[in-house]
Amino acid sequence: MAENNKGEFTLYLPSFSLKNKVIVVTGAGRGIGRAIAIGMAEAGADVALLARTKEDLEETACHIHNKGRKAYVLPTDITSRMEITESVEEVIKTFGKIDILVNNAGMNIRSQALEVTDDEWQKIMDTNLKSAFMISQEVGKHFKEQESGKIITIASVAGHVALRTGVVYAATKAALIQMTKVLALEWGKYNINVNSIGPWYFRTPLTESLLKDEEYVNDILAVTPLKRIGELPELVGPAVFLASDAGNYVSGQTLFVDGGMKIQGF
Ligand SMILES: NC(=O)C1=CN([C@@H]2O[C@H](COP(=O)(O)OP(=O)(O)OC[C@H]3O[C@@H](n4cnc5c(N)ncnc54)[C@H](O)[C@@H]3O)[C@@H](O)[C@H]2O)C=CC1
Ligand SMILES: C[C@H](O)[C@@H]1OC(=O)[C@H](O)[C@@H]1O
Repeated sequence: MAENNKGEFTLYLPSFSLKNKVIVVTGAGRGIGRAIAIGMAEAGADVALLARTKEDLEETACHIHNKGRKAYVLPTDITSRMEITESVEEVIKTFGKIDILVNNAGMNIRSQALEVTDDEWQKIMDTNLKSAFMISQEVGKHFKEQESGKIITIASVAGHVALRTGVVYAATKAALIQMTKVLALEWGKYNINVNSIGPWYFRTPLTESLLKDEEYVNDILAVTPLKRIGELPELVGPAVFLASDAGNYVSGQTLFVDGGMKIQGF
């Protein structure tokens, strides 16, 4: 925003550009993570891509290179503190900084509560929650040193309303929403913004099997005021807003991108 010598703003529209920003995206090999990584590159960012499958990451990187931006493929299991630390250090060594972290990687095992095994519990907790906290710690140290940074975590409407898609998954997403608030509180003094996005259904490999079932899709649309499944660019837009200067005074919030589903009552 431009300001004249009288303290009046001559320009009231902040930038939505991510030009020259360095962004780390987890789970960038497919689905929402790939869409956000490419969309942020379209907005001018260079992107470090973290997931387990190198081939998937290289495909995402190819899209980013075609946009004229840099992409750095870093095969990383984000449930491993060692792998996270190595990858974060590698990004800083390569790009000199990190401006934004997108905690996207996640998974679900849709078991009924009485059928959840200890292994299932641990896998979902490690992948969705512990990983996001560990990488937020590692990147947060860097943000504190540079006195700036943004964290955007992909939670879910499942963290706010009760869904039939698994109690453990829901617990991790609710925890991510609360983690967002507490980190925003603790790190605001270091000029670090911490926010979440809460998607409803989007077509990705995670939901592909569910969204092939016409009856299931009808059930989704019945509780979705906009009466349609979201398109991935409609999730990228809110993520770019939070990442850009336009979102600089937003922190501790969860932006639900859900076709109105969260407010659906009867
Ligand atoms: N697709 C949807 O309808 C919704 C998705 N979400 C959330 O959005 C995020 C992305 O979901 P989708 O793109 O649909 O899923 P997806 O299954 O298509 O992609 C998940 C990504 O996370 C990566 N990943 C999983 N475990 C990992 C690990 N241990 N280390 C590194 N990378 C790992 C996968 O390799 C993949 O690239 C997840 O957190 C999910 O819970 C939330 C609400 C709705
Ligand atoms: C909206 C949920 O997050 C959605 O439900 C599922 O079963 C998938 O795991 C998605 O994450």
